[in-house]
Amino acid sequence: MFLHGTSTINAQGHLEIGGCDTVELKEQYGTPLYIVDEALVRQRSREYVEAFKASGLSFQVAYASKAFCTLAMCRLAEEEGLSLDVVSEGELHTALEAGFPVQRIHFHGNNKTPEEIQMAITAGIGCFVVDNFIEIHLLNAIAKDNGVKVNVLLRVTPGVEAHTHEYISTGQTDSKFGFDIGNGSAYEAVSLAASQSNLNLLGLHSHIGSQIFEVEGFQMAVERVAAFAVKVKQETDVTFQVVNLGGGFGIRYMDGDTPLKVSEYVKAITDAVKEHFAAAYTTLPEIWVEPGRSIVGDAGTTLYTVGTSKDIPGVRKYVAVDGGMTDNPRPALYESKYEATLANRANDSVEETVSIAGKCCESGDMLIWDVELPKVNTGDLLAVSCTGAYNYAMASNYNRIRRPAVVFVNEGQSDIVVRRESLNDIVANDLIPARIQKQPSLNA
Ligand SMILES: Cc1ncc(COP(=O)(O)O)c(C=O)c1O
Ligand SMILES: N[C@@H](CCCC[NH3+])C(=O)O
Repeated sequence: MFLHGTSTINAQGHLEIGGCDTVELKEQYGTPLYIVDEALVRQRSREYVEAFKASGLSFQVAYASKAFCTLAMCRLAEEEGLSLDVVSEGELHTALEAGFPVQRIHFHGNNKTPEEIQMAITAGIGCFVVDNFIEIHLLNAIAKDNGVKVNVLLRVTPGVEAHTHEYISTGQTDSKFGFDIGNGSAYEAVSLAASQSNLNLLGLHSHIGSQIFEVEGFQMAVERVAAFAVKVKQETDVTFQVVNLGGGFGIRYMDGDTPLKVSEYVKAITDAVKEHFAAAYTTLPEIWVEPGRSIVGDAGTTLYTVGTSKDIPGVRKYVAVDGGMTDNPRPALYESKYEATLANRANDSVEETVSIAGKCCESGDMLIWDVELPKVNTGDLLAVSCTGAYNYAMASNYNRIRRPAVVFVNEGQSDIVVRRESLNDIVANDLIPARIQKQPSLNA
């Protein structure tokens, strides 16, 4: 198993993360357990900030909180000097509760409700990333009612197809997001937004997809956004102070994944900005990015306890753990692949190939097909790596399974940042209408 960040194997042959023995973490917190390597999250955040500083351009690195949004994570992002991208009242509320500086929060989404817009305006949000024509009118009207002018970026689709799973690819023309540059709707959106009394059109936004390993897609997006910005400037005199190039920077989940260094993605983007804006923009726009997965993805590990197994001779052996698609729906949704190791016997040699099943009543509830492990026994601890992004964030209560706890580990210390849901939490919002209150059974 590839050891990410501070992960090591200690003298007892146990997987250790952030100086904490995972066997002890299981004893203390139970399983399933999301473990976050705090030092690695900080390291990734700093890689972005340092790379942008080296470019000499003005910048904001907005952590895409959709990847993993909790109070502690928002605080950590603030400490590292990041901005924050939120896409719902829930993410905004989390950020505000964490005391995140509201001027550095950017509000995304293709269907922001009037209530969400009002909430963000009341809070004094830094910027809205506007997605469609209805939103331009709605936002302007609500801003006017509030007697304020709000900063906006317009989300444009540059017509770049990122080489990634189609469900997480967003920069192409046929997308639910944004104004298309190619068919003229982005141009129309700029004219409309620039003429609104209560919108301050700061710039453009483009996000081409997620888990991208090459720089070409980003370079092409910059080129197209720049060509569009230059045309707009020449024809309408509207200039853009900010260009946001979204997130999507890939990480290593498996052998064979070939992400670039953060600095390489950032250099490619900032060089492309310098190249393509220079002719028409004497002052280059400020560059914003929105990494999510690449800040938290490889810092996360999920720890499970092995329960039952089923060996089908000549077919395969299923090994079931005490979690599954409820804490990690990505294999079921995107056929995502993960690596795993036995955390309590991390030095033992490989003896069998097994498939890791979850405990949901669903055949598709598989975490890993065909992983090589030492002989797996009931009670072993299985650690699945790279689960920091879009795992806790996308977890569900299917089968009324409780969401696991999240623990931050760093330099031998572990701290719960999200407690495990209780059985009471499971029924906390349930109500029984009076007409079906307990009565003698109809069949009695
Ligand atoms: C608009 C926007 N920004 C940022 C992100 C974060 O992407 P990633 O986690 O791949 O960096 C996404 C998700 O793909 C997104 O839709
Ligand atoms: N949730 C997706 C990424 C989509 C990000 C949002 N645009 C994943 O797990 O890979």
